[in-house]
Amino acid sequence: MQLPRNPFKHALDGQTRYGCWAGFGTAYAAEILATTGFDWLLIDGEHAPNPVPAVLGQLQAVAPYDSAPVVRAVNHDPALIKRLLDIGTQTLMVPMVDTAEQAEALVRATRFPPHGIRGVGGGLTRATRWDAVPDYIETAHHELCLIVQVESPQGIDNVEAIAAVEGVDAVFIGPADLSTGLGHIGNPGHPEVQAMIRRAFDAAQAAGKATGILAPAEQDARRYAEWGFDFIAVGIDISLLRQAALQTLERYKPGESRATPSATY
Ligand SMILES: O=C(O)C(=O)C[C@H](O)[C@@H](O)CO
Repeated sequence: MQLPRNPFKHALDGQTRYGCWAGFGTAYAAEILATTGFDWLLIDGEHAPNPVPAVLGQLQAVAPYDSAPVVRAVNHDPALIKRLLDIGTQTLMVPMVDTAEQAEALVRATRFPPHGIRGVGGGLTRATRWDAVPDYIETAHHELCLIVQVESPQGIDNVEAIAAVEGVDAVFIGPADLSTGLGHIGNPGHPEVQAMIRRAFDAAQAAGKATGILAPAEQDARRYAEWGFDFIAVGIDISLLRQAALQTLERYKPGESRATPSATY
C-alpha cells in the first residue's frame, strides 16, 4: 500500500482550519469529537493523561473521519517522538521550543539517517502499516508535519530563527504559557502578549511556515483568522463539557452553578 496521506499537512493551503483540543485521553471522546466536523483535533500528550497506547487508540478511533489528528508530545525526548511516530502520528506538535537549536534537534528526531536519528521500527509499527508501505523510510518525511510550539518570551526572541529551520512546517503559539511567562496570567489579550503573538505570526509567515494558535474565546479566534492564521483551536473539549453542564444546571437551579461559563484556557 501507499504511504497514508497526511490530511492536515495538505490542508495548510492558506484557508483557516478550525480545530478542537481533545483532552479526555480516551478514544471514545476523541471519536465523538471527530464526528462533529472540526478540521483537526489536538490529541494532547502534554497536559492530558495520554500515555502512548492512549494516543494510539485515539488515532485509530478518529481515522475513519475527516478531522485530522495532531499529536502533542509532552517534551522533546527523541525516544518518545520515535514512539509517537511509530504508532502512526503524522502531525506532531512539540511544546516549549525556545531556540533554533532545539527546533533543529526536533527535525532530526523525526528523520531517518542520514538526515536524522530516528530509529527504524519497520514491520513492528503502525506507521509502516506493519511493512505494507514498502518505501516508508525513504518517503515518510513527505507526509510528516512538524509543528513547533513557541510559548515563552525566549521563544519569541528567537522566533525568526526557529521559523526558518528547515523541516519545521508550522509554528504554533501557546497564548496561555506566553501570557503567564510575561506576568499577564490569564490575559492573552494584553497588548504586550498580543505584540509578541503578532511578531511570531509575522516571522512564521516571512519564513513561509504555517501558523497556528489556541483561541477558545470567539473574539480572539476571529481576530487571528483575520490576521491569516492557518489553524486555530477554537475549543477545548473538557471546557466545552463543563460549560454545557453549567449552562444546563443554571436553567434548572438558577444561581447554583459555582462558576460563570466562559471560554477558558
Ligand atoms: O500555552 C498555551 O496556550 C498552550 O500550550 C495550551 C495549553 O497547554 C492549555 O491551555 C490547553 O488547555
